[in-house]
Amino acid sequence: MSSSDTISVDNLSYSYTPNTPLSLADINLHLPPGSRTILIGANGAGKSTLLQILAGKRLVSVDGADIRIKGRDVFRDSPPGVTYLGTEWVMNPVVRGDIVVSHFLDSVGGYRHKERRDRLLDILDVDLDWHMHAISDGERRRVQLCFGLMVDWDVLLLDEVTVDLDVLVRDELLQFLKSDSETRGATILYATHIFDGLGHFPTHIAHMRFGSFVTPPTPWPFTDAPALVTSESGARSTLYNVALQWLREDRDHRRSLEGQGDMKKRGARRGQDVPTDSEAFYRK
Ligand SMILES: Nc1ncnc2c1ncn2[C@@H]1O[C@H](COP(=O)(O)OP(=O)(O)OP(=O)(O)O)[C@@H](O)[C@H]1O
Repeated sequence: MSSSDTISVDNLSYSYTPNTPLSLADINLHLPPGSRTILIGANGAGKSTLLQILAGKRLVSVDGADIRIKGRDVFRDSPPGVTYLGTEWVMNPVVRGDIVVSHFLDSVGGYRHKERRDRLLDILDVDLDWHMHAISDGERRRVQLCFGLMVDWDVLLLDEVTVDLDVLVRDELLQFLKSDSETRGATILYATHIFDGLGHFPTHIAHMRFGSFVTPPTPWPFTDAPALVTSESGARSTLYNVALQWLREDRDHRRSLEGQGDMKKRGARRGQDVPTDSEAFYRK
């Protein structure tokens, strides 16, 4: 670990309830300032859990775990400048009420960040006259992003909040986030299942499986892993191809465990019967 890491996690293991399998198992993560890391992993790999813990939303009481952002303990000394945006926000009844977008943004201090707010309104194509109860899920998501991003952040934790944006808005938003991170040295950790058009965004990519890193954050594009630099067709790998390959390996690994009668991972999840965030999102 380097003291200059913006995000620093050591020895983090976590389960939602006592005596249930670990949702995160011995996570160690060190991300430098200005890095933009994409978290890749199958449903249930632990991406949301990790992001929520970093955002201070889930208290970790495990001895020996050290979870810091900008050198500050995320639970005991919560660091300023951390923005977390997750999928659950749009489900909140408050943001589905009959409130006009301009009032909503002002009520959370939008007038103090007018320049960034107006830039985001333009990128996200948000109409200040919309009523929050009478807009689509994608439009509500655009309001959420404007609300969350208009305050300057040093660390941005994004949990699949671009899933329901149209391609144009998503593309412009990613360009904005990339240039914002380059200009201000801000750090982004982003869990997503959509890799199209994302290849130029990350500085690092990482692969999670069963609550652990199979590939820790690694500089992207790859330069020293021939198996991943070229795809089967001989073409240079895209982020999409790498994600496909990793997810195939995850599925093969899981099936092989099942074949050996080791149902620990899947069986335990079924026993808990708790949907992951994306399962809940798509069931909505
Ligand atoms: N509230 C909860 N209570 C108990 N277990 C949970 C809860 N939320 C998630 N889990 C379990 O923790 C594990 C990791 O889930 P998590 O939501 O972090 O995965 P994920 O990688 O974000 O998945 P997805 O891509 O589907 O969003 C899964 O086995 C899941 O069933």
